[in-house]
Amino acid sequence: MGTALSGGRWVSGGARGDVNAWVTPAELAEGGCSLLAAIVEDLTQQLRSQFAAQGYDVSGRASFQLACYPGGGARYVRHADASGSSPGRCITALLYLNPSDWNPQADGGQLALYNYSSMDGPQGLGFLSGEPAVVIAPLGGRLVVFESHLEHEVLPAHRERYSVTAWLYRGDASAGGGAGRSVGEDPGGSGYSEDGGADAAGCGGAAQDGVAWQSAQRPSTAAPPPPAAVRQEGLGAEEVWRGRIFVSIPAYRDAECAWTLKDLFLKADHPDRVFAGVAWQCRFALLDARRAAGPCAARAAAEALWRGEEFVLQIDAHMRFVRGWDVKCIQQLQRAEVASAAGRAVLSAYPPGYEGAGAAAAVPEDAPATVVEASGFDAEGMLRLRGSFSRASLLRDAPYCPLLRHLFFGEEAYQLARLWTRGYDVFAPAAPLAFHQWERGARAASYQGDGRVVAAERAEAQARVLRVLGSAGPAPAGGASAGRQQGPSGGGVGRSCAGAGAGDGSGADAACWEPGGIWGLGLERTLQELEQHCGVRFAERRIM
Ligand SMILES: O=C(O)CCC(=O)C(=O)O
Ligand SMILES: [Fe+2]
Repeated sequence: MGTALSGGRWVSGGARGDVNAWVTPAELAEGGCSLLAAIVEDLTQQLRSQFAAQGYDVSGRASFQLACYPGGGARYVRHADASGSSPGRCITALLYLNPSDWNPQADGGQLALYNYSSMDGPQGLGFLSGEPAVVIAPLGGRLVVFESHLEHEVLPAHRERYSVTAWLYRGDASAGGGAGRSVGEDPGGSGYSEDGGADAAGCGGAAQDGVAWQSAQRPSTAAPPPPAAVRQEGLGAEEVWRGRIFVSIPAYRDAECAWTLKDLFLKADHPDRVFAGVAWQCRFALLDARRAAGPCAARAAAEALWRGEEFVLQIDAHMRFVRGWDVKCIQQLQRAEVASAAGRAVLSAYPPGYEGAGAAAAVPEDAPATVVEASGFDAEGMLRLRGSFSRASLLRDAPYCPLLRHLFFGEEAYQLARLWTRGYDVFAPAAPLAFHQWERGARAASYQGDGRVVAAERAEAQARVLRVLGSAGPAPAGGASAGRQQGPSGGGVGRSCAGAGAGDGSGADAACWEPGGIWGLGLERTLQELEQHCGVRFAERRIM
């Protein structure tokens, strides 16, 4: 790393206790850190494309910095990266390069992120003086991304703490470097200019376009959306940064749906931050009930109504909620993320039931929290295990599969396996967050469609799920019958499959169901590890 840094310069100071150096990916590679160089380049490109798609102008240059806090209480006082002297910075992305055994309690060095500006002078009181903040431990491999105008600080680090930072600039910020290069800003003026970036990221190639588009999509900067990927550890209810929650609701001719929606907003502490997407076989997707294809297809249709909210709650159309469910969900998820190996967590449970319906629905007073466990396989080999709460990244990593037509039972185990193998840990909420109407009585029980078609499509969906879970022999007609072990070489297959809606299992779609494909298992952990974890043998259809 020393060589890589040789082109940079080192600074150190009281307000900022790190030593750091500006680098370019090329310099990193030259200095022997080619893997890091590749990661940084790839990350920059992906961030550019994702932020551009959300209407941000990130068409300017990018700059990169390596930093080491030497320990001994080194810190960086509260500041914003896009300040008077570097106003062109739009997005800050921090990748921590620390060992995996970083212990926040002993090693400190957390990033404290504020979603409001200090009222107490330039540095404010800071987190250690009791100001509420989102606090993020610098665990190795953790990526933190936020809008550069947000104030933040590095709490005292008691151990060497490494990071690489990428800043993405607005298109109008790079020209001539005239936008005020500051103390600590790139030396030499050129920084790292990613000339190909506009193309690769689909920004339209011209900063001008980017700016125009931005103002069309995001009319105001008065209330910027909260940071994209933050985690908080162990703070009180009043100190939690509260994000927006997208609630995905598939409903099939369900009279309870309106009541579910009413209760959802009534019981939220911050109903203004709750956005419901209802696929009703509103931001509404109105589906023809005669063409309804079961809950997976309806959940996929509801997910398509997502508009960038940070969190996603997936529920049924017949549910009630505890008061303050929104804040409680976020808090519990944040705790789960701290406990999760990869920092990726999903809350999921079979919620306790409520009695009655409509205005007369009665929610239990002291319902215990429920834990999901594998209970057994049914006659069709489907593992019976339900709603979830997670970061919106789940919609990208493991969206509901619209091709699994008429699949009712078995989607939970399939979904669990997809999440697990993509590094997500599933946690039961510590206290009930919602209640479910288990009594089917008044609900539409059967489809209006042709029973034989429904049965055939369900059988095909079940066969697909069983195959992904390794508990079925032959593939469904047209599916891939060989090469299951092959897997695609990268994650790209999933992305290219996402738009493939044919659902006929034709050759072109086969890779989607393979490991690494969008509908297949992920590549980060194995199904065998999940089996061990849950005490299930899918191949033998047995609970251990
Ligand atoms: O390393 C961190 O967590 C934050 C560093 C920082 O704020 C900066 O370099 O501007
Ligand atoms: Fe910073």
